[in-house]
Amino acid sequence: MLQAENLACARGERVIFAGLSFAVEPGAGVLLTGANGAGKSTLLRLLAGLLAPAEGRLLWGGADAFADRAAHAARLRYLSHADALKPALTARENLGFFARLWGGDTAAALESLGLAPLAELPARVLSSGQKRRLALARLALAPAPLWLLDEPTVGLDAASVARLGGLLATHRAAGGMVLAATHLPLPLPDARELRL
Ligand SMILES: Nc1ncnc2c1ncn2[C@@H]1O[C@H](COP(=O)(O)OP(=O)(O)OP(=O)(O)O)[C@@H](O)[C@H]1O
Repeated sequence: MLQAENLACARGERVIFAGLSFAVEPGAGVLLTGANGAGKSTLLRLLAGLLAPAEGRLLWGGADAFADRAAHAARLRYLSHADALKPALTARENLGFFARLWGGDTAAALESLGLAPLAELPARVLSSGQKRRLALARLALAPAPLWLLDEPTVGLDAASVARLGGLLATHRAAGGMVLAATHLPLPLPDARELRL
């Protein structure tokens, strides 16, 4: 169980949000919504341990999630707006880098997002939607309980959204949690909305 207690976050001199408390149970989906600038990406970065809260606590299984930063990093997958691809490496090599970090089957992960035919192309020649699919294919490598996804479906065609929906469903069925910031429809049935 992930629990946020009274979280506040400031960027520069400005408080972006404060007094934010919520809990996410195993298998749950949470949609982070709100206007541009409301703090959705900021909250995901905070949950990923990339920004420190100005106030409040994040608990994992009842204990301070940040007490052991390496353990927290190991339990999550964070996909930001940026696809974080090396342009000169092929799709297979880009994904292989993460497979060496986390484990998992690169070929199966490529296949899960329909990328097998593009596996040997350098990432720089992929279209924006194909790059997004390659970033998302990381989710299909080794399991991690907490998925933090920032606008995961931007640029995706309908078939790729459906493939992502399959990954999300499998992850949640195994007890995984999903928090996703989005302005677009996302195949996350029975998700709770957290409006910032
Ligand atoms: N590095 C930074 N320094 C100062 N302010 C920042 C910084 N990064 C973001 N902000 C501000 O924090 C606020 C929240 O930004 P954030 O990206 O979290 O919004 P968002 O809800 O994800 O927006 P969008 O829907 O446009 O993606 C914005 O007002 C933004 O200008």
